[in-house]
Amino acid sequence: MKIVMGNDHAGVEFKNKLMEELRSKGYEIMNVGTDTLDSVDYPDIAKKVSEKVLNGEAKFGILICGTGIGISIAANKIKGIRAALCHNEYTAKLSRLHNDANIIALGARVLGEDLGLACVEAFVNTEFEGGRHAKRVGKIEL
Ligand SMILES: O=C(CO)[C@H](O)[C@H](O)[C@H](O)COP(=O)(O)O
Repeated sequence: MKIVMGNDHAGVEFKNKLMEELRSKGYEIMNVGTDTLDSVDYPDIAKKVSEKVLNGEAKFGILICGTGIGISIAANKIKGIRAALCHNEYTAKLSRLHNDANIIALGARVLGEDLGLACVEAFVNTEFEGGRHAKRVGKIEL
């Protein structure tokens, strides 16, 4: 499965750990985030990841900033993106089941790396349930 990851300066270490774990599990990871601690602006990263999800280069996106808040707000301004800010496996799973989220956003200053990985695995391994949720997701479209 192809996944695109992006992060600002607050998420470099968190991204690296997650990327290493995901690659070791066989996921194909594209990294479009920053790799240094020099300050960058999360909306630019949200845009890069969103473009790769929307053009089909990746099935899902992972966005990481300090809290996950700014980067998820930015991504959700882009048509076709449903970015879910998740803090545990339950919200990660439900964001796929009910909301058909195509990007998971995580806070590197909020979550431990193990919990971050558990969230990502719950996210990418859950299918959208459709049914009543499809009508609701349709009403979200920008
Ligand atoms: O946008 C955010 C908060 O909603 C992210 O957590 C950013 O990573 C954070 O604002 C960056 O803060 P910094 O003081 O510039 O490192």
